[in-house]
Amino acid sequence: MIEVLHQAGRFPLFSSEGCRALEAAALARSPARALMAQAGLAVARLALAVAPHARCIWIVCGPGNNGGDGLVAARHLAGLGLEVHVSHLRGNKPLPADAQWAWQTATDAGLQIGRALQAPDGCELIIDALLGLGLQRAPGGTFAQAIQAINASGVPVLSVDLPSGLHADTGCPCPDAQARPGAVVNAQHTLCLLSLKPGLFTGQGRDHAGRIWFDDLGVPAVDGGSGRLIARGERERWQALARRAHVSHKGSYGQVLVIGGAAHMEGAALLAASSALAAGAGKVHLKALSGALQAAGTSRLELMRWPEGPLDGQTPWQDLTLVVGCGAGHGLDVTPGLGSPLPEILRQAPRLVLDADGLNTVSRSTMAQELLRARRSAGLRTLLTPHPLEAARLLAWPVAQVQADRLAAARVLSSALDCSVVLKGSGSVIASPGEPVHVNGSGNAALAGAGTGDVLAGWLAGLWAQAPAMPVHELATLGAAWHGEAAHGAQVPLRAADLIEHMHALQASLP
Ligand SMILES: NC(=O)C1=CN([C@@H]2O[C@H](COP(=O)(O)OP(=O)(O)OC[C@H]3O[C@@H](n4cnc5c(N)ncnc54)[C@H](O)[C@@H]3O)[C@@H](O)[C@H]2O)[C@@H](O)CC1
Ligand SMILES: Nc1ncnc2c1ncn2[C@@H]1O[C@H](COP(=O)(O)OP(=O)(O)O)[C@@H](O)[C@H]1O
Ligand SMILES: [K+]
Repeated sequence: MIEVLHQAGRFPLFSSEGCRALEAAALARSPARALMAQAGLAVARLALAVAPHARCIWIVCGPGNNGGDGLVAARHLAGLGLEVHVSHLRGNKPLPADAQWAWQTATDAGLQIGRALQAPDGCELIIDALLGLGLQRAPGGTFAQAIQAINASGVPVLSVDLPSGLHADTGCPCPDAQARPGAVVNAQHTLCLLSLKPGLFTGQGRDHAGRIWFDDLGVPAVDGGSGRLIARGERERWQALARRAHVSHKGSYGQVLVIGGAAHMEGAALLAASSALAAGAGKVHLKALSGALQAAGTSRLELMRWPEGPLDGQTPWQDLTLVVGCGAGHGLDVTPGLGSPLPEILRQAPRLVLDADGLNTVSRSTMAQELLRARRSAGLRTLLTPHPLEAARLLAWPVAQVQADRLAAARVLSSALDCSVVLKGSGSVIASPGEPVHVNGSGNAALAGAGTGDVLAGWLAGLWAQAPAMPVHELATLGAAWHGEAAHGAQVPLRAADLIEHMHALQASLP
């Protein structure tokens, strides 16, 4: 059993369908009931580890195999002499065979199984085994009552496989975007069984799941087809890649050009440029869209001002990694200063990070969308870094639809525009044509402040300038992981300029 986000590595994620296929294959290879017996034992062990002093435990079981896992755990915990109260919510349908076995062995062992919808007096731990992978609709009736009672109890909760009510594929509280969100358990711990589910790591998953543990029940990991969770260890790959030779010089580490910073939004472009510099780019240029920024001094004396006036045919595109769009307007009100050079940029720039108002401009221009789509086949590479609203504009979807299935939204956007995408937010989703989707496990709500996205865009370009051949999907994964990691243990709120310093502090030092 591991606490998955604390491990180094990339872990396969499985859709519900993939989980079912893995489960069926594992069941065909194991003796009857073996998986559920192991799952229930793992739940009991984790319960003892996270609540070692608890004497009274309420185990809330549902009508499927998730409930079966809870019943097996109940039998083990009661066998240790703990006061175990079991509520079993089942309809008129017969229990699945494994859960029926768990029910029978629990009652044979003398467990009393009731239907109470309240935590017993003196309860010190709740085990939530109500609903797992089999969630079909938003919980109502007694299920909703039980979830509300669990959440209102103030008692620590360990959820089995998933917090009940959370959808495994999406991290949403209901199976589809149209349905009204249902109740979801708020757990302190979740023990995910057999295979990792993407919904634990993106959308609302992290808020409901608490600390996420994983037990593969002895079934070897295979690629789940649904993507990969990015846990720890990405930065270490970079440090091997980006070794600096003694004889190197500023020309060895590439050049970044940031285009942005319209009137009143100058800070965004400065943050992106400062971030590219901290990431290690050899030279960072700033093409300001506002006269005020052009004229003003900056706290970063290393930045180089690009000349005033339009970009021309002399621009050395091949030498540059571009960040376009940070602070180039207000929402859809983008400065014309960005619209005019954009077609030339889309036709020429070999490495382009398109952020914020660069994305808003594209969402309003079919010509820009066509130019964007043509880039990959022309050997030009592009990384889009939308937050959910920017993604919604590009997709012409409501933002709720983007958030209802973030993996799908990132995949659709990446394939529609034929480029790499980082869909930002809790559990950023990284999608690229022909690549498995990555879900970034690092980061937290300390990043929920203005300008942290500009820092990410600049950092990505700063890394890319130093490693121009790096595949965009890998670059995006590395940048998102690094950005999130810098927020771990940071004071809240984390100001964007300070975030750059935290990210810089994670760079390797040279002897
Ligand atoms: N079969 C096995 O050996 C294993 C099963 N496992 C466990 O089995 C779980 C999956 O089991 P199931 O497929 O039985 O699914 P669940 O136990 O998650 O739930 C399915 C049952 O809940 C009902 N249901 C669905 N949504 C509902 C709602 N909103 N309100 C009320 N009832 C609702 C369904 O009609 C069905 O009866 C996993 O999450 C995991 O906990 C794992 O431990 C791996 C091993
Ligand atoms: N709750 C959160 N958990 C993890 N990451 C977050 C959270 N909130 C914000 N972030 C990250 O912070 C950044 C915010 O970007 P964005 O919304 O574009 O901000 P801005 O436009 O102000 O720079 C993104 O990288 C996003 O993934
Ligand atoms: K559950």
